[in-house]
Amino acid sequence: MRPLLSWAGWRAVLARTYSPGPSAGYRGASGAQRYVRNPPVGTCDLQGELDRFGGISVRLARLDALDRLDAATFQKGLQAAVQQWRSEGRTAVWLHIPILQSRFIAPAASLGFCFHHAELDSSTLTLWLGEGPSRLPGYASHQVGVAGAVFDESTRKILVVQDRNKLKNMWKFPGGLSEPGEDIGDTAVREVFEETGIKSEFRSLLSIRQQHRNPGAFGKSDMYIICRLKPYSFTINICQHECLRCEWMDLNDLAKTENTTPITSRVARLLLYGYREGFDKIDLTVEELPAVHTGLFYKLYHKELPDNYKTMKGID
Ligand SMILES: NC(=O)C1=CN([C@@H]2O[C@H](COP(=O)(O)OP(=O)(O)OC[C@H]3O[C@@H](n4cnc5c(N)ncnc54)[C@H](O)[C@@H]3O)[C@@H](O)[C@H]2O)C=CC1
Ligand SMILES: [Mg+2]
Repeated sequence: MRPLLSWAGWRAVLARTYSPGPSAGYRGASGAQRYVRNPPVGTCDLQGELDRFGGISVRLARLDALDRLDAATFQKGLQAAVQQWRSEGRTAVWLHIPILQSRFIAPAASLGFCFHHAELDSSTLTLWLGEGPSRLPGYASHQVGVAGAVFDESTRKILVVQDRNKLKNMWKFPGGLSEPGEDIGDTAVREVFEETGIKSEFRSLLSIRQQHRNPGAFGKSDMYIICRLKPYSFTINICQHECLRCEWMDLNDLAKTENTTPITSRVARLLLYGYREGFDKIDLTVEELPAVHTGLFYKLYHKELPDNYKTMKGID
């Protein structure tokens, strides 16, 4: 086993590893992402990146010899670094800690750092250095669940399931949690297929429910979105893990039954209205637009907008 480095040794390692070349270091306000200049050895050696809000981001995974640094030595170095950043007028510190280096969490917390969020293999702590209360944005506030109301217009049948593992069995639409980076419509199509074996395609977004302090969302808020889907296969192949029953039900029956959840009942009635009066009355359709950030796109959902209004051609 390699010996732990002393504070002096650790300082030397960092100085060797991160000493900026002639062009490195703080580059002034025009630089997109800037490294903060290493201060003279002996004052502070934790190097971070400056963000556009004046905060410093320190990624411990980028530091060599981290496995040989003990918690007390780290605390001393971090305390000196924070003092330095405060004197330079930095607004905040973001400290990214790999899960295997979690022994550095307690020393950071003792200096006032708090958890911002954790992912699978790392946690991020923050310390506000600016004036007044922290203006740092919080982490994700909602989980997103998506259900598919798979409606066959030719037979007026709608696909419904009853969950296994529920105290009370009620009819509902198949659905589940959205995965990171997944489009809403893709979640609905995927979940419907996984739970019922039915293949379908996205048509529109029908409703959004927001519920706070949801027990199934680890105390966070829950956003539950219901999409209208069009089926293109009809043979049910139920997921035994999650579903107890699944069937094609007449839409009128679902709209009238008491054996369903309030949200399912309301959306069944909405669908019935759309089926009779035209889906344009209830649909929020989707369009992909370019984001301001180069190369990125997003999905925008809204009621149908005539082309001349989209282009404003011939509109006063
Ligand atoms: N009003 C309604 O009709 C209902 C709406 N929802 C909404 O649907 C979304 C979630 O859909 P789900 O079908 O629940 O998600 P999902 O389809 O992604 O399935 C979740 C899976 O995780 C499993 N699971 C959940 N908690 C677990 C735990 N603690 N330990 C082990 N396994 C666990 C479940 O058994 C299930 O297999 C949420 O947005 C929720 O609010 C859910 C039920 C009814
Ligand atoms: Mg589900």
